[in-house]
Amino acid sequence: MSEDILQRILAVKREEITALAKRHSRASLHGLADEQAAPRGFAAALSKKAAHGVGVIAEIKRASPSKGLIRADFEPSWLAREYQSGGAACLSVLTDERFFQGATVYLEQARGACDLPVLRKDFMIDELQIYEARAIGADAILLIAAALSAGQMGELAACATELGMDVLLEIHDREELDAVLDAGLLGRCLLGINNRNLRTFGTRLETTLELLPLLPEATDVVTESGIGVAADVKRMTDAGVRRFLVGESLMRQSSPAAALLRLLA
Ligand SMILES: O=P(O)(O)OC[C@@H](O)[C@@H](O)c1c[nH]c2ccccc12
Repeated sequence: MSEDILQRILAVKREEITALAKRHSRASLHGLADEQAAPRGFAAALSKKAAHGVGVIAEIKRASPSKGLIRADFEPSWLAREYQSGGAACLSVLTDERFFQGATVYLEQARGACDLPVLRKDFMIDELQIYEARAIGADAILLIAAALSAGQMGELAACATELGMDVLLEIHDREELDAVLDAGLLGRCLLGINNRNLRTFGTRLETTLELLPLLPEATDVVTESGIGVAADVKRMTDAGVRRFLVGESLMRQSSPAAALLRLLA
Protein backbone atom coordinates (compact mmCIF):
# COMPACT_ATOMS: atom_id res chain seq x y z
CA MET A 1 0.00 0.00 0.00
CA SER A 2 1.63 3.27 -0.99
CA GLU A 3 1.18 6.24 1.29
CA ASP A 4 -1.13 7.62 -1.37
CA ILE A 5 -3.34 4.61 -1.33
CA LEU A 6 -3.52 4.73 2.46
CA GLN A 7 -4.63 8.36 2.17
CA ARG A 8 -7.18 7.42 -0.49
CA ILE A 9 -8.54 4.63 1.69
CA LEU A 10 -8.80 6.96 4.68
CA ALA A 11 -10.71 9.53 2.58
CA VAL A 12 -13.24 6.83 1.66
CA LYS A 13 -13.44 5.77 5.32
CA ARG A 14 -14.35 9.33 6.30
CA GLU A 15 -17.22 9.23 3.79
CA GLU A 16 -18.33 5.84 5.11
CA ILE A 17 -18.30 7.13 8.68
CA THR A 18 -20.46 10.08 7.68
CA ALA A 19 -22.93 7.67 6.07
CA LEU A 20 -22.82 5.36 9.11
CA ALA A 21 -23.54 8.31 11.39
CA LYS A 22 -26.63 9.11 9.29
CA ARG A 23 -27.97 5.57 9.67
CA HIS A 24 -27.23 5.16 13.38
CA SER A 25 -26.79 7.43 16.35
CA ARG A 26 -23.82 6.73 18.56
CA ALA A 27 -26.18 5.52 21.28
CA SER A 28 -28.04 3.13 18.98
CA LEU A 29 -24.81 1.57 17.69
CA HIS A 30 -23.54 1.26 21.24
CA GLY A 31 -26.83 -0.42 22.12
CA LEU A 32 -26.43 -2.92 19.26
CA ALA A 33 -22.90 -3.63 20.46
CA ASP A 34 -24.14 -4.24 24.00
CA GLU A 35 -26.75 -6.72 22.77
CA GLN A 36 -24.09 -9.07 21.43
CA ALA A 37 -23.01 -12.19 23.29
CA ALA A 38 -19.63 -11.75 25.00
CA PRO A 39 -16.54 -11.70 22.76
CA ARG A 40 -14.70 -14.99 22.27
CA GLY A 41 -11.31 -13.95 23.64
CA PHE A 42 -9.06 -13.31 20.68
CA ALA A 43 -5.71 -12.69 22.38
CA ALA A 44 -6.28 -15.59 24.79
CA ALA A 45 -7.01 -18.05 21.96
CA LEU A 46 -3.91 -16.89 20.11
CA SER A 47 -1.73 -17.21 23.22
CA LYS A 48 -3.09 -20.67 23.96
CA LYS A 49 -1.99 -21.95 20.54
CA ALA A 50 1.30 -20.04 20.72
CA ALA A 51 2.10 -21.65 24.07
CA HIS A 52 2.05 -25.08 22.41
CA GLY A 53 3.75 -24.09 19.18
CA VAL A 54 2.37 -21.52 16.79
CA GLY A 55 -0.75 -19.34 16.83
CA VAL A 56 -2.10 -18.39 13.42
CA ILE A 57 -4.67 -15.71 12.63
CA ALA A 58 -5.96 -16.94 9.26
CA GLU A 59 -7.32 -14.20 7.04
CA ILE A 60 -10.38 -14.19 4.81
CA LYS A 61 -9.45 -11.75 2.04
CA ARG A 62 -11.03 -11.75 -1.39
CA ALA A 63 -8.90 -9.09 -3.06
CA SER A 64 -6.33 -6.41 -2.27
CA PRO A 65 -5.30 -3.13 -3.91
CA SER A 66 -1.91 -4.54 -4.87
CA LYS A 67 -2.96 -8.03 -6.02
CA GLY A 68 -6.48 -7.49 -7.33
CA LEU A 69 -8.74 -10.53 -7.03
CA ILE A 70 -7.04 -13.19 -4.91
CA ARG A 71 -9.77 -15.81 -4.82
CA ALA A 72 -12.72 -16.07 -7.19
CA ASP A 73 -14.59 -18.87 -5.44
CA PHE A 74 -15.19 -17.03 -2.19
CA GLU A 75 -17.45 -18.37 0.54
CA PRO A 76 -16.67 -16.98 4.01
CA SER A 77 -18.48 -19.67 6.01
CA TRP A 78 -16.71 -22.47 4.13
CA LEU A 79 -13.35 -20.68 4.47
CA ALA A 80 -13.90 -20.25 8.22
CA ARG A 81 -14.52 -23.98 8.65
CA GLU A 82 -11.47 -24.80 6.53
CA TYR A 83 -9.29 -22.55 8.67
CA GLN A 84 -10.66 -23.99 11.89
CA SER A 85 -10.00 -27.56 10.74
CA GLY A 86 -6.51 -26.55 9.57
CA GLY A 87 -5.66 -25.45 13.11
CA ALA A 88 -6.06 -21.66 13.04
CA ALA A 89 -6.24 -19.98 16.46
CA CYS A 90 -8.33 -17.05 15.21
CA LEU A 91 -9.70 -15.49 12.03
CA SER A 92 -9.26 -12.08 10.44
CA VAL A 93 -11.95 -10.93 8.01
CA LEU A 94 -11.53 -7.94 5.70
CA THR A 95 -14.65 -5.81 5.87
CA ASP A 96 -13.48 -2.96 3.62
CA GLU A 97 -15.60 -2.99 0.45
CA ARG A 98 -13.99 -0.51 -1.89
CA PHE A 99 -10.37 -1.66 -1.83
CA PHE A 100 -10.44 -5.26 -0.54
CA GLN A 101 -13.87 -6.41 -1.79
CA GLY A 102 -14.80 -7.28 1.77
CA ALA A 103 -18.08 -6.82 3.64
CA THR A 104 -19.35 -6.76 7.21
CA VAL A 105 -21.66 -9.64 6.34
CA TYR A 106 -18.61 -11.79 5.52
CA LEU A 107 -17.47 -11.39 9.13
CA GLU A 108 -20.90 -12.41 10.40
CA GLN A 109 -20.99 -15.44 8.09
CA ALA A 110 -17.46 -16.55 8.99
CA ARG A 111 -17.99 -16.15 12.71
CA GLY A 112 -21.32 -17.94 12.58
CA ALA A 113 -19.73 -20.95 10.88
CA CYS A 114 -17.01 -21.67 13.45
CA ASP A 115 -16.01 -21.28 17.10
CA LEU A 116 -12.95 -19.12 16.51
CA PRO A 117 -12.56 -15.52 17.66
CA VAL A 118 -12.66 -13.08 14.74
CA LEU A 119 -10.84 -9.83 14.09
CA ARG A 120 -12.47 -7.11 12.03
CA LYS A 121 -9.81 -6.08 9.52
CA ASP A 122 -10.55 -2.57 8.34
CA PHE A 123 -9.20 0.96 8.59
CA MET A 124 -10.54 2.15 11.91
CA ILE A 125 -10.35 5.86 12.62
CA ASP A 126 -13.56 6.55 14.54
CA GLU A 127 -15.33 5.09 17.57
CA LEU A 128 -18.45 4.51 15.47
CA GLN A 129 -16.57 1.86 13.49
CA ILE A 130 -15.56 0.19 16.75
CA TYR A 131 -19.15 0.03 17.99
CA GLU A 132 -20.13 -1.29 14.58
CA ALA A 133 -17.40 -3.94 14.81
CA ARG A 134 -18.84 -5.24 18.08
CA ALA A 135 -22.38 -4.94 16.74
CA ILE A 136 -21.52 -7.38 13.91
CA GLY A 137 -19.87 -9.74 16.42
CA ALA A 138 -16.17 -8.91 16.12
CA ASP A 139 -13.97 -10.16 18.96
CA ALA A 140 -11.02 -7.93 18.08
CA ILE A 141 -10.13 -4.97 15.91
CA LEU A 142 -7.08 -3.77 14.03
CA LEU A 143 -5.58 -0.34 14.60
CA ILE A 144 -2.99 0.84 12.06
CA ALA A 145 -0.36 3.18 13.50
CA ALA A 146 0.36 4.69 10.06
CA ALA A 147 -3.23 5.95 9.96
CA LEU A 148 -3.52 7.36 13.50
CA SER A 149 -1.96 9.78 15.94
CA ALA A 150 -0.80 8.37 19.28
CA GLY A 151 -3.77 10.08 20.92
CA GLN A 152 -6.25 8.49 18.50
CA MET A 153 -4.68 5.07 18.99
CA GLY A 154 -5.12 5.40 22.74
CA GLU A 155 -8.75 6.51 22.48
CA LEU A 156 -9.77 3.86 19.97
CA ALA A 157 -7.96 1.11 21.88
CA ALA A 158 -9.73 2.16 25.09
CA CYS A 159 -13.09 2.14 23.30
CA ALA A 160 -12.51 -1.39 21.96
CA THR A 161 -11.33 -2.68 25.33
CA GLU A 162 -14.34 -1.19 27.04
CA LEU A 163 -16.54 -3.21 24.68
CA GLY A 164 -14.60 -6.36 25.60
CA MET A 165 -12.64 -6.64 22.35
CA ASP A 166 -8.92 -7.19 21.94
CA VAL A 167 -6.77 -4.87 19.86
CA LEU A 168 -4.12 -5.72 17.31
CA LEU A 169 -1.99 -2.61 16.94
CA GLU A 170 -0.04 -2.62 13.70
CA ILE A 171 3.29 -0.96 13.07
CA HIS A 172 5.75 -1.28 10.22
CA ASP A 173 8.72 0.81 11.21
CA ARG A 174 10.70 2.24 14.08
CA GLU A 175 8.90 5.59 14.24
CA GLU A 176 5.57 3.88 14.61
CA LEU A 177 7.01 1.61 17.27
CA ASP A 178 8.23 4.66 19.19
CA ALA A 179 4.77 6.25 18.97
CA VAL A 180 3.16 3.09 20.34
CA LEU A 181 5.72 2.83 23.14
CA ASP A 182 5.37 6.53 24.03
CA ALA A 183 1.61 6.18 24.19
CA GLY A 184 2.03 3.32 26.68
CA LEU A 185 -0.12 1.02 24.54
CA LEU A 186 2.01 -2.08 24.42
CA GLY A 187 0.81 -3.72 27.60
CA ARG A 188 -2.84 -3.36 26.49
CA CYS A 189 -2.63 -4.55 22.86
CA LEU A 190 -1.17 -7.27 20.70
CA LEU A 191 1.62 -5.77 18.62
CA GLY A 192 1.43 -6.53 14.90
CA ILE A 193 4.49 -5.97 12.75
CA ASN A 194 3.49 -5.66 9.11
CA ASN A 195 6.20 -6.96 6.78
CA ARG A 196 4.63 -5.14 3.85
CA ASN A 197 6.34 -1.94 2.75
CA LEU A 198 3.69 0.73 2.35
CA ARG A 199 5.40 2.26 -0.65
CA THR A 200 6.57 -0.68 -2.75
CA PHE A 201 3.96 -3.30 -1.71
CA GLY A 202 6.83 -5.76 -1.33
CA THR A 203 7.11 -7.89 1.80
CA ARG A 204 10.36 -8.43 3.72
CA LEU A 205 10.31 -10.72 6.73
CA GLU A 206 13.37 -8.82 7.97
CA THR A 207 10.97 -6.03 8.95
CA THR A 208 9.84 -8.16 11.89
CA LEU A 209 13.32 -9.51 12.64
CA GLU A 210 14.85 -6.01 12.66
CA LEU A 211 12.26 -4.49 14.99
CA LEU A 212 12.27 -7.37 17.49
CA PRO A 213 15.39 -6.31 19.42
CA LEU A 214 13.80 -2.89 20.03
CA LEU A 215 10.79 -4.32 21.84
CA PRO A 216 10.33 -4.73 25.57
CA GLU A 217 10.83 -8.32 26.61
CA ALA A 218 7.72 -10.54 26.54
CA THR A 219 5.88 -8.42 23.97
CA ASP A 220 3.26 -10.54 22.20
CA VAL A 221 4.30 -9.97 18.60
CA VAL A 222 2.20 -10.96 15.61
CA THR A 223 4.17 -11.06 12.38
CA GLU A 224 1.92 -9.99 9.50
CA SER A 225 2.05 -10.42 5.70
CA GLY A 226 4.28 -12.34 3.37
CA ILE A 227 4.25 -15.67 5.23
CA GLY A 228 4.09 -18.26 2.46
CA VAL A 229 5.88 -21.49 3.39
CA ALA A 230 6.86 -23.52 6.46
CA ALA A 231 10.43 -22.19 6.20
CA ASP A 232 9.07 -18.66 6.82
CA VAL A 233 7.36 -19.89 9.97
CA LYS A 234 10.55 -21.62 11.09
CA ARG A 235 12.57 -18.46 10.54
CA MET A 236 10.19 -16.56 12.80
CA THR A 237 9.92 -19.19 15.53
CA ASP A 238 13.74 -19.39 15.59
CA ALA A 239 13.66 -15.67 16.44
CA GLY A 240 11.02 -16.24 19.14
CA VAL A 241 7.93 -15.10 17.20
CA ARG A 242 5.01 -17.50 17.66
CA ARG A 243 2.06 -15.50 16.38
CA PHE A 244 1.26 -15.08 12.68
CA LEU A 245 -1.27 -13.32 10.48
CA VAL A 246 -1.52 -15.11 7.14
CA GLY A 247 -3.84 -14.34 4.25
CA GLU A 248 -2.91 -14.58 0.60
CA SER A 249 -0.82 -17.75 0.64
CA LEU A 250 -3.75 -19.66 2.18
CA MET A 251 -6.47 -17.96 0.13
CA ARG A 252 -4.80 -18.95 -3.14
CA GLN A 253 -4.96 -22.70 -2.37
CA SER A 254 -7.89 -24.90 -3.32
CA SER A 255 -7.83 -26.30 0.23
CA PRO A 256 -6.90 -23.57 2.73
CA ALA A 257 -7.10 -26.21 5.50
CA ALA A 258 -4.45 -28.37 3.86
CA ALA A 259 -2.34 -25.28 3.12
CA LEU A 260 -2.49 -24.23 6.77
CA LEU A 261 -1.55 -27.73 7.95
CA ARG A 262 1.45 -27.67 5.59
CA LEU A 263 2.47 -24.25 6.86
CA LEU A 264 2.40 -25.51 10.44
CA ALA A 265 4.15 -28.82 9.70
O1 LIG B 1 -1.95 -11.72 2.60
P1 LIG B 1 -0.74 -11.69 3.47
O2 LIG B 1 0.50 -11.23 2.77
O3 LIG B 1 -0.54 -13.01 4.19
O4 LIG B 1 -1.04 -10.60 4.62
C1 LIG B 1 -2.11 -10.72 5.53
C2 LIG B 1 -2.27 -9.41 6.32
O5 LIG B 1 -1.08 -9.20 7.02
C3 LIG B 1 -2.57 -8.24 5.40
O6 LIG B 1 -3.79 -8.49 4.75
C4 LIG B 1 -2.66 -6.91 6.14
C5 LIG B 1 -1.89 -6.52 7.17
N1 LIG B 1 -2.24 -5.29 7.61
C6 LIG B 1 -3.25 -4.86 6.86
C7 LIG B 1 -3.98 -3.67 6.93
C8 LIG B 1 -5.01 -3.49 6.06
C9 LIG B 1 -5.31 -4.44 5.09
C10 LIG B 1 -4.61 -5.63 5.01
C11 LIG B 1 -3.56 -5.84 5.90
